[in-house]
Amino acid sequence: MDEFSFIDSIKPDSYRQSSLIKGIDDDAAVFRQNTQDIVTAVDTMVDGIHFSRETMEPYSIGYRALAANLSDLAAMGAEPAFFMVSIVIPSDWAEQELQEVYRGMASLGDGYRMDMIGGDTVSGKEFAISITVFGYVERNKARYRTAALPGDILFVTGTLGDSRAGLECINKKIDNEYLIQRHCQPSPRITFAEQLSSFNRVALNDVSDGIASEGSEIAEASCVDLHIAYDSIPYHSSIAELFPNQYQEWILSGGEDFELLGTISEREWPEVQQKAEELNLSVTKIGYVSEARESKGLVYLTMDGRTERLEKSGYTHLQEGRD
Ligand SMILES: Nc1ncnc2c1ncn2[C@@H]1O[C@H](COP(=O)(O)OP(=O)(O)O)[C@@H](O)[C@H]1O
Ligand SMILES: Cc1ncc(C[n+]2csc(CCOP(=O)(O)OP(=O)(O)O)c2C)c(N)n1
Ligand SMILES: [Mg+2]
Ligand SMILES: [Mg+2]
Ligand SMILES: [Mg+2]
Repeated sequence: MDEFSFIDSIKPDSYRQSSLIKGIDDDAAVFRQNTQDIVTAVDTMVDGIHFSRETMEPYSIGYRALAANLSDLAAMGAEPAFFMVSIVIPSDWAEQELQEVYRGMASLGDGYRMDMIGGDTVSGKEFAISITVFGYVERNKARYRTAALPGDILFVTGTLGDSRAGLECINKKIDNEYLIQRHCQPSPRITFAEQLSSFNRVALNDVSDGIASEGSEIAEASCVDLHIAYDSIPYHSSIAELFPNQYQEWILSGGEDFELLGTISEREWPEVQQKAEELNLSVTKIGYVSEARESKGLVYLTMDGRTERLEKSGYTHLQEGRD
């Protein structure tokens, strides 16, 4: 059993609430409230899995935990509003450190005028933080993984592989402020996703496991094939300089960049580029969408003139050989 088959096994066959629009199966769930839709998601970070207390400041642990959740709201095109925080606290954590975790969350949440409206506190063996976020999206404007159509452009924001490289810098004590910052305090692409609200149809997914994985999620959910040109994938020059033997894999499956992977019609693509430019954010066409050749949507990668299937390869919890 891995994480994905576990989620499949506990997925309800049907939902009872008529206000529910999207349950399990996307970056966040959506339900309808009068004219607006409400979007909610939860993500958890555990010491030793998502960060190490030895190498990450409590401030960044809080900042990053909220950023990962806001990234799911961004992937739905939602405007952040509220969050709730559940923490498991081991006995060797000082109150001052916990205050720092909350200061990190506030520093990101304040920028979006978010309110913290509750949570839960328990003691336990490993530090863990679980955040539930709530946001609003205009009716029928939530951005689902199911929305990709043949002929679309496949794009990604920012650069990929930075977070994994940043983690390596931390572990190997390599002093690269940019990469370490990208790992410790990632920027969820909320404003960019909101700027796309004028478009009727956009598919979005945020990059937590790596585009090999999130690409497959879009391909499967939309029943389309995605074609990625390796050479067009954007990355920061320092990752190639520092990690020449690893960066190529990290671009595809390093994960935790919290960038957005999306598709949009070719006609609207120039407008997407313009909106990104206005925000000083880079957005790059990395491929295109076609009809699925097989019964299930797949991702293909072209590299050095050869095209091969790109398998899901990011971080999967509950895998054999991994705790
Ligand atoms: N333990 C669980 N119980 C119920 N639903 C879950 C559980 N774990 C994940 N899900 C749901 O499965 C879907 C995929 O989750 P996940 O891969 O964590 O998404 P993301 O990468 O966007 O955070 C989401 O709809 C999520 O809410
Ligand atoms: C100490 C440490 N080891 C390994 C990693 C790498 N890592 C841990 S979880 C993860 C994937 C993202 O986390 P997940 O819980 O799958 O987030 P979700 O897909 O639910 O958004 C990655 C790349 C890390 N960030 N820190
Ligand atoms: Mg997500
Ligand atoms: Mg998740
Ligand atoms: Mg994951």
